[in-house]
Amino acid sequence: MDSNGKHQLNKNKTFRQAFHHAWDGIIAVVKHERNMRFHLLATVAVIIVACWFRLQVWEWLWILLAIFLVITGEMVNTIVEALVDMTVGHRYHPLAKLAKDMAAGLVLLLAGFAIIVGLLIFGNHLI
Ligand SMILES: Nc1ncnc2c1ncn2[C@@H]1O[C@H](COP(=O)(O)OP(=O)(O)OP(=O)(O)O)[C@@H](O)[C@H]1O
Repeated sequence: MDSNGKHQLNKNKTFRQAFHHAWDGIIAVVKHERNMRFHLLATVAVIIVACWFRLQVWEWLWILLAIFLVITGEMVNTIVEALVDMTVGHRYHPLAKLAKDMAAGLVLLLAGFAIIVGLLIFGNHLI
């Protein structure tokens, strides 16, 4: 706890406490990141289509891998943005630009991977 006794600054003492903070992190990224809400909406759409096509287990595995990569990539992007903003605030810094652009590039690459997986698997079912 901090000096006000309101905020925790020491290490988690129980698994429950650690889980609670991890869950807070997931809720925060969904609340604050518009892109994450878009990814979640796309995830629901993909899962509905995947159920419709009655995918096989190996196909589900590729789809789930793509979904989790994009979502975790967006989380990493959000973490980088928060750390950069905390460090430089609203000042321009070339390294801040580099870090944020690279983190955004990571999400773009992972989204590209997800699109390729989707085209291969759903395309195969369509033809
Ligand atoms: N402090 C800074 N110094 C230099 N360039 C910055 C700085 N903050 C932002 N930028 C530039 O502005 C761009 C957009 O910044 P922002 O923080 O909105 O990230 P974003 O990737 O657009 O966010 P989101 O993922 O929410 O769309 C960055 O990719 C970077 O090029």
